[in-house]
Order: sequence, then structure tokens, then C-alpha cells
Amino acid sequence: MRISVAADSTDGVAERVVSELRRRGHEVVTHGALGDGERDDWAWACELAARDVSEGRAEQAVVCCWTGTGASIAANKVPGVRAALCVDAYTADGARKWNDANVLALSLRLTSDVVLDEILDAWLAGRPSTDPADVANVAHLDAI
Ligand SMILES: O=C(CO)[C@H](O)[C@H](O)COP(=O)(O)O
Repeated sequence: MRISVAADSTDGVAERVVSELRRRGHEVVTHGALGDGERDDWAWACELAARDVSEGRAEQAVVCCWTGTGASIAANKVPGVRAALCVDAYTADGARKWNDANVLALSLRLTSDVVLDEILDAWLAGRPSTDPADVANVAHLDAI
């Protein structure tokens, strides 16, 4: 899968996100501090990754900032993006299952290497629920 990754810093797990995704066989596009001379402020970097998803250049994205909050807010401003700030495997699994999230937001501060691996395992294995109530909730997001 083609996955766009953005971060406002290379602190913490940002570079590990890229290496882990590549190790698992994914094609990774990078933005912000991980990119090549792009503006690395979180709002700009995370917008670029979210636009990759929205405009079909990537199937999913991972956006990172110190708290993860700004990254998720920026990504969620982009039409068609459902970004979820995930702190563990449970929230990552739920984000894929119940929210059909297409952008994973991470806190560089909170996410240890071990927790990152668990989040990526759950996120990449996760599939959207086909329960009609879940499908209706996700469909309503476009109407809000
Ligand atoms: O968590 C963040 C935004 O939600 C940023 O990473 C945090 O504000 C630090 O940014 P900067 O290094 O530019 O001061």
C-alpha cells in the first residue's frame, strides 16, 4: 500500500514509522521534517499527507506532531479524510473498525517504539465494520 507520512520533527518515533512501514513492504511518501526541504510546521506538513489521501496519491497516511492533536486537527480539515489520534492497539483497531479511519495520527511524545509496533499491527490489519449502524455513522461524516 502507498502510505504518506508527515511529521513536524524527527524526534521520537517519526523516523521509525517510516522504517517500520517500509520493512512491512509499504511504499512510503514523506512530508515535513521527514521530507526534502518542505515546510515542517505541523499544520502544513500534515495537510500535505492528508491531501495525498484525499486526492488519491496515497491510500492512507500517518501524521505526527508532539501531542498528535494538531496533526489530527489539520488532517481532519481535508475533505474525505477521517483522521484518528491513536494511543494504543485498541484505539487503532477501533479507528479502523468503527470509524473507517484513513489517517493515523500519532503523538511523538507518547508513542514508544513498542507501542508504535502494536499500533501499526492493529492499524494495518484492521478492516472497516460492515455493521449497518457503523456504516451509517461513517457515511454521515461526509454530510456533517
Ligand atoms: O504538538 C504539536 C501541535 O499539536 C507540535 O508538535 C508542538 O506544538 C510543537 O511544535 P513546535 O516544535 O513547532 O513548537
